[in-house]
Amino acid sequence: MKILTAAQTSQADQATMQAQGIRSDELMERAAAAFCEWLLARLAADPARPLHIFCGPGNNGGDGLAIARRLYQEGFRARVWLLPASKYSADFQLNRQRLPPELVCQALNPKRLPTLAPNALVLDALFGTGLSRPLSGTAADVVQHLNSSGACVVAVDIPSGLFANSPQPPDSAVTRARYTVSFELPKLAFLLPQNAGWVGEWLVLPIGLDPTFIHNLPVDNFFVDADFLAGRLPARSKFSHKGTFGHALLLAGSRGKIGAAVLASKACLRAGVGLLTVGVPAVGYGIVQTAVPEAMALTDPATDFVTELPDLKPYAAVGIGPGLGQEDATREVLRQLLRKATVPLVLDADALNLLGTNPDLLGLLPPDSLLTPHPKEFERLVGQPARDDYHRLEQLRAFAQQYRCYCVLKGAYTALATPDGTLYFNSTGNPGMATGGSGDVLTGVLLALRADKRLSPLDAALLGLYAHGRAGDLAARETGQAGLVAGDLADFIGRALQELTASTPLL
Ligand SMILES: NC(=O)C1=CN([C@@H]2O[C@H](COP(=O)(O)OP(=O)(O)OC[C@H]3O[C@@H](n4cnc5c(N)ncnc54)[C@H](OP(=O)(O)O)[C@@H]3O)[C@@H](O)[C@H]2O)[C@@H](O)CC1
Ligand SMILES: Nc1ncnc2c1ncn2[C@@H]1O[C@H](COP(=O)(O)OP(=O)(O)O)[C@@H](O)[C@H]1O
Ligand SMILES: [K+]
Repeated sequence: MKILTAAQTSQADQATMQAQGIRSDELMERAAAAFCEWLLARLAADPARPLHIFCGPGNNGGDGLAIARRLYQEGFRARVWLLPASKYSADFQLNRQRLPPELVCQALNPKRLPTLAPNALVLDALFGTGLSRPLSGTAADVVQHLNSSGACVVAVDIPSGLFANSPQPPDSAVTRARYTVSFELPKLAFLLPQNAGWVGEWLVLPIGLDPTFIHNLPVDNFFVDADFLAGRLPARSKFSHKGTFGHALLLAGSRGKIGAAVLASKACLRAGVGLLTVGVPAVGYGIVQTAVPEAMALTDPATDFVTELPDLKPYAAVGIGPGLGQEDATREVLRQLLRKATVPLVLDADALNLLGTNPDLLGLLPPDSLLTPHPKEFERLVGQPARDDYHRLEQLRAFAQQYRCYCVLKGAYTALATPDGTLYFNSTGNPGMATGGSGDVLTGVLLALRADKRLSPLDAALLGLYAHGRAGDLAARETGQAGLVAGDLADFIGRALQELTASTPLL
């Protein structure tokens, strides 16, 4: 799915009206209908629950009024509150007139804001994507009132006061929604940790925006779901052999961290690599050979950390970093690897920390390398803390463009930046994956997919990120989130990839 800016959303609305020959109030009606269908399923459980709808002066308020009318038709008597304003949008006014006269509809008085019972359901239709400045005055007071009421707030389209694609000034008033119900496509704001307290759980409902316009619209950001990946992972051909899927080399592990090498190796094999060789210090030889008998092991002459770069000739891709340590000799191995490699590289963990502390190494990064930092590792890489989550994304975009690489930023919605500066946000995964070793598993998966010559660097990265999160979701069904350990992820990678694999046509 594409992620549109607020301005692009309004263009998509206009294009849809033109292409489909509908008026703006008809499009609004679709949004209201979709919202009500979603809400009614929840209201049915408790029809007596007090229901309040807060409407602003624009089309977000218009949505609120259309929702109030539709809920009334379904037998629900909401109390409708209107924010006083100097002007109201045409569709607000139209839907105001369409309200049945029996429906209680009152102007908000900032001195006497309505009492909201803690069990009340509140629909926040104050401001949507037309927000042009932070909230102040009565609008801000109303939002603070909703936030302190303890009522369950459902935001229509976006929490009021939240910008769709740029940061909030500190201390600005924004509705704290339990749910945010948006239309057609997600907004960038929904994907950032700094907005989680406002957005709550979010979902998008289709309202039939013009697919041709959206298809042709250039965007900087994508949200990657299963549909987005459909057809990108080819099925294995009948006569494929292990050479088809590549021979990968993983350089990982140091004393006390051989487990990282084991986890990445298992994941790499489960992600379908043809052959895997693992380069570990001597202390890890027996462990790898025992824990991952499918992998071949190369022993470094040093006992505790990697000091030598193996001959790279046999390999289709090289991964380096999990549990590696940051010894001087290991740094030199990384330097040689960056100089000599002619095949795809996947760099993680200590390989990234070494890049961060030795910026001269960054200049050696071969184009199309894949880097997988978490936010702290990323900060070390760029050498500058981010002002906020939006700034961090701009740093990520700029980094990938500068070094012509694919750079991941791990998190709840892991982002992937490409050399052309596009961002792709992954949709799978859960907080159960916030456990040691999850990142090592990701490295193994990505290494396998980069070794598979059938896949482009972009598809390998997107498929790997999605499958890793999906494996976490499948595993958590069995173990619960708290009980999830990184090794479980490796066990479910095969199933996650199978779900993504294109079925071969019958004819
Ligand atoms: N066909 C469609 O387009 C569809 C749209 N849909 C719905 O429309 C929503 C977008 O509607 P919208 O563009 O009218 O903007 P909205 O957010 O309601 O507010 C704009 C008004 O607020 C005012 N205002 C802004 N900031 C302010 C502030 N800080 N403090 C005070 N006032 C402020 C602003 O005034 P101005 O900036 O001009 O001074 C203007 O009067 C979208 O989120 C979705 O819910 C759906 O129905 C699907 C079809
Ligand atoms: N709340 C979350 N939701 C989804 N995925 C998560 C969440 N927390 C962590 N993850 C995923 O788990 C992995 C953690 O990686 P990392 O921080 O490198 O762990 P480690 O260093 O322990 O291996 C990343 O892929 C990240 O996206
Ligand atoms: K809203």
